[in-house]
Amino acid sequence: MWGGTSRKSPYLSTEKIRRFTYAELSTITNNFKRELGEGSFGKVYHGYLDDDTEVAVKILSELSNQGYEQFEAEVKLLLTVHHRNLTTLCGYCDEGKQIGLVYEYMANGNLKQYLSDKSADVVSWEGRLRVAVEAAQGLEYLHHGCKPPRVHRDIKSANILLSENFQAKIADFGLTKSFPVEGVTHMSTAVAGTFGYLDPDLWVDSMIGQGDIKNTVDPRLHGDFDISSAWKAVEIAMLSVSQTSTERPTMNHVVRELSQCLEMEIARKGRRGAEPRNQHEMVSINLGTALNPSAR
Ligand SMILES: Nc1ncnc2c1ncn2[C@@H]1O[C@H](COP(=O)(O)OP(=O)(O)OP(=O)(O)O)[C@@H](O)[C@H]1O
Repeated sequence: MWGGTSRKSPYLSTEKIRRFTYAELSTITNNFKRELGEGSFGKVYHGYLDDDTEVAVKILSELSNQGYEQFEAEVKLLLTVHHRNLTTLCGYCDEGKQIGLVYEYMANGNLKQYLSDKSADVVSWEGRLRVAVEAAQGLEYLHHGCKPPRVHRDIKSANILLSENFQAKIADFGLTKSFPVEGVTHMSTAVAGTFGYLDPDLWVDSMIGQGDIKNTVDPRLHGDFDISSAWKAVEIAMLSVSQTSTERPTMNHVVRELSQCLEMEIARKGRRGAEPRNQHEMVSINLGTALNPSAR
């Protein structure tokens, strides 16, 4: 139960976030009919609130080892930080052993699923850069726009959710920690994250060492991307995974660089002339906000 033994949740005072009974969660999800997926905390179900808002309902499994602590950390964080590129919490359930979280529904699931789904449309280079810029903006807000600053500690493609119009939002804040205002480079924190998760920089390093950008980028794009934009994106990605924290760029810098990659790709398409645009390319992004993290 949230925050210890008291029945009165500390989150009840928050007006924006609704408290649901387990029976209400059952109604919202039509008796837990449609499963969206399952994570280490338990299952996630599709549902509708009274006003027809589409939601995803995460139910904490009694078998979950991580349990209440991370659920609680997630609720605490989402009560205090708000940004268009962070997942939105609509409510929670705290009824004895029945613990649940209600989120805004993200129709295109997580980025990992989407990119590996052979039946999904191939996301263009521009679409991928938009997702990268938006995810980076979410992190930029956590690092530079919040007081105290926060580090997520479990960033991976499975924790980036995509809305119906492919807006990217960072999810899973159970491991998020505050760090001193001096900056992320001075922070020391216990190792966290997903066990067994390996960034793809192992093989990328050898490809770019050979000057081979075309074979580094997803072959499904058939070379349809601006080469300089791809080089720049790979360079910033490789810098971001430097072993030494002082060599890693700040998120302000990452957002700036990725926004430039996006501009380069848009300019290439402009030069190429008007061609049919797919839905991923139609998603609008406000580049003006990229340098100026702000709450939604
Ligand atoms: N708001 C949401 N809208 C739509 N689908 C969601 C939403 N939140 C989670 N999901 C889906 O539910 C599944 C489980 O999500 P969950 O966050 O519990 O676990 P995970 O992040 O995949 O794994 P872990 O918790 O182990 O890191 C994922 O496939 C995810 O795409």
